[in-house]
Amino acid sequence: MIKELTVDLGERSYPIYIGEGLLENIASYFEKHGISKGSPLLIVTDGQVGPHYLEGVLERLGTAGYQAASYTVTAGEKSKSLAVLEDVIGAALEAGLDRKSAVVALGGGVVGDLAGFVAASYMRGVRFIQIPTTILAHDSSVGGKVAVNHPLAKNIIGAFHQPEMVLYDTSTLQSLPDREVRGGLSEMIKHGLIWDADFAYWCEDNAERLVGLDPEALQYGLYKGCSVKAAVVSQDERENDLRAILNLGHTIGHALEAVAGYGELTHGEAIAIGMVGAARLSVKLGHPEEIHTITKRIFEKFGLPVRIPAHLDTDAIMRAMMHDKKFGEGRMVYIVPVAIGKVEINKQMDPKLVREIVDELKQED
Ligand SMILES: NC(=O)c1ccc[n+]([C@@H]2O[C@H](COP(=O)([O-])OP(=O)(O)OC[C@H]3O[C@@H](n4cnc5c(N)ncnc54)[C@H](O)[C@@H]3O)[C@@H](O)[C@H]2O)c1
Ligand SMILES: O=C(O)C(=O)C[C@@H](O)[C@H](O)[C@H](O)COP(=O)(O)O
Ligand SMILES: [Zn+2]
Repeated sequence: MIKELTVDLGERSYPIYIGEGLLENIASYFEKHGISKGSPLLIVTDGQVGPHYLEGVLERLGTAGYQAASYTVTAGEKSKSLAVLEDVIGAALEAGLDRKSAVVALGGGVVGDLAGFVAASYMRGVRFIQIPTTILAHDSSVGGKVAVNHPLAKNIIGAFHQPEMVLYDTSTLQSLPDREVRGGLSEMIKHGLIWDADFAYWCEDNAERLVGLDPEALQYGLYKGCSVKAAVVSQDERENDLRAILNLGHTIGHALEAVAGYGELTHGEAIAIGMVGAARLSVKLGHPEEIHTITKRIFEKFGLPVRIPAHLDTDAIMRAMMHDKKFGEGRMVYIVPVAIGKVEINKQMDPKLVREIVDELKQED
């Protein structure tokens, strides 16, 4: 059965469809949402996803009368760069995309963020469709944050550009490597930790089913995760306030990704460490010890890292953290858990405390 949700953003509202095998009917979803057959489409994918799913997508769209070109980037975080952005825009020009065209992301968060920024910037903005193929992308495909990285800072060149729809065919997840399964579940757990304690404990109790890609558990977990994301984004599309809670674990996490070298730690791994760090910080600020013990226990149950690799330099991590987009007016803004399922936005965090946490996370036992 296909589950459906709406991201409620007035005239920019859009549906998220989640279910097994829905790509078999991709053309009917495109038709339902008025995607033009008169202008070319560009499907952006990567070198690992393409061999599994691109041909089927092109064939089904072609049979229905769509003119679909494709462009395949190298798999991995390094493709979220200005250089690759230029390559994809070149492919869009060569395929003849015009203002009525749509850019389609077929892949994980890397392809989604990159293709989304192409859609946001090509001819100052064209339509965008998300076809997520990773568990992590239940987060990245919803909410319209699109970006590429700079060597010094994650996601620093980007835009807000909402998709027209999210087509989540959960059968694509069966080909995911185990490391990507676990990393993707990190964002699912995050959605529980920030918003819904019962869901966080449900994730913990169902860790084996989720890691084992049990279809029923996956569909439920993705639906719940997307529901949290959609609820938050609907209330604060451009991160004026509430949306910042989706950044739990990302202050440390993004810094680790940049300092380790993009792709060394997956995004999901980096933010798992970051969420354990945020929980430690919470305890230092006087909140109950169990926030840390439970958070750490959950990530360990999923085989996710809970320590900063010892070779990463604390000064470099602290410098990278200062590029965090939440910070402003000289203040460090930090998402701090105050209970399982509840966080607060601390708008005046002491960087010295955060430095202590970074050092402790290198020795975490
Ligand atoms: N825009 C947002 O709101 C948002 C939210 C969360 C994360 N992100 C970004 O998302 C990125 C991480 O996304 P990701 O974890 O999906 O990484 P990814 O896109 O690199 O995918 C992970 C790996 O799995 C492979 N893969 C993808 N789907 C597959 C499939 N079905 N079968 C086999 N292999 C498959 C990819 O080729 C890649 O090697 C980061 O850049 C992160 O910053 C963005
Ligand atoms: O959608 C959001 O808002 C998030 O913060 C979701 C995060 O999981 C995601 O990694 C996002 O790309 C981070 O955004 P950034 O603004 O910190 O770059
Ligand atoms: Zn994230």
